[in-house]
Amino acid sequence: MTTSDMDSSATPMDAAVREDDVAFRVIDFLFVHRLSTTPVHYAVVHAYFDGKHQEICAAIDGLLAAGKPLDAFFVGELYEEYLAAEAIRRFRGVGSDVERLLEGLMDSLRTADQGSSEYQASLRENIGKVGQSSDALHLKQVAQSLLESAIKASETNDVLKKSLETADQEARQLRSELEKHRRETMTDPLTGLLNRRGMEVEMSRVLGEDVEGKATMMVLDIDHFKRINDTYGHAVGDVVIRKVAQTVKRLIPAGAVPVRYGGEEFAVLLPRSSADEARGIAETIRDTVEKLRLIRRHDKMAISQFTISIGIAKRSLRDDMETLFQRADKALYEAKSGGRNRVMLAV
Ligand SMILES: Nc1nc2c(ncn2[C@@H]2O[C@H](COP(=O)(O)OP(=O)(O)OP(=O)(O)O)[C@@H](O)[C@H]2O)c(=O)[nH]1
Repeated sequence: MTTSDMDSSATPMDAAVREDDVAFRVIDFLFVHRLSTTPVHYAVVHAYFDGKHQEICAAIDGLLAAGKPLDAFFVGELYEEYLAAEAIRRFRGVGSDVERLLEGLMDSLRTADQGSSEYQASLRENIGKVGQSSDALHLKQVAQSLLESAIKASETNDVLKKSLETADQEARQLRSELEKHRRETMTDPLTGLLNRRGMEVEMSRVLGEDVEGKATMMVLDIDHFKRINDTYGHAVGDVVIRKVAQTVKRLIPAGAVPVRYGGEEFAVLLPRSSADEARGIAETIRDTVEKLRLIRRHDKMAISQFTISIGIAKRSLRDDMETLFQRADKALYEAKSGGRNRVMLAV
């Protein structure tokens, strides 16, 4: 893959033709590598062909040169690592919006403070004059001056009140935007579960609160998933991943943390489940997945039954997220080597 540089004398028409050409190559590439045409896959492969992201080109070239398959998860990781930077730039934009908001607010406060000092000075001066005078005309002028100062102070207050209301509205909007970005960077777009980054954040948080060591980790993997992809195509593979994710989400207790941390690999942290309860939940998930029946929409072809294997580890207080995960993953490996479609508990 070489970077095709833009010709500075190219016309808009040339650019459009070139863009079409890249689009065709992207679609072709996705097809050859059996990747579904999701926005994330498209964005990464587009970046590969337009050559503007050297790191993406190098990573994909390196993988292909090593003869390894380019799978959806690898592409997703590239997206996270290089293109999600766009989201970070948006974050920075939100940061400067906050600065602008605060600056505006400080200006309004300074103006209000100045107005209030002027009002106090005028009050003091005029009250002094009232004490010194018994002339009705003079007293009327003093009253007039006091009234004007009061009106001015009240107008300044109105401006400040409006600024505060606007700032409050903008702050709410910024907060919800920040929350949206935060959720996006921690969510797997295919299943809506947490991604690997979300796993780090959420599982560490839950384990931090688990001072008595009551948590249990479950690691799940779809059996012979490559066969599903090879037989029915990646789009069906994606549907299978989504169905498993939905089943897991539906059958775990409230407070559990489900994650898609790899292509067809999931983990669930159960904060308060004993090993026996976790085994019961795992068996229900395994059994439900085994009974799922999917029909391919366009040709009504029945997708053959698929299964999952599950490894479980009960947390000991020595375990951090990594060691707990490793023990559950080892139990998963035993479930796989023991014949798949089963649940194994780590000793
Ligand atoms: N459709 C689809 N496939 C994916 C995705 N991510 C990874 N894969 C594929 O998942 C497959 C994983 O296969 P393997 O790791 O060999 O495991 P397996 O076939 O499930 O076999 P066992 O785990 O040993 O039962 C590979 O073919 C990947 O290309 C994805 O997001 N969508």
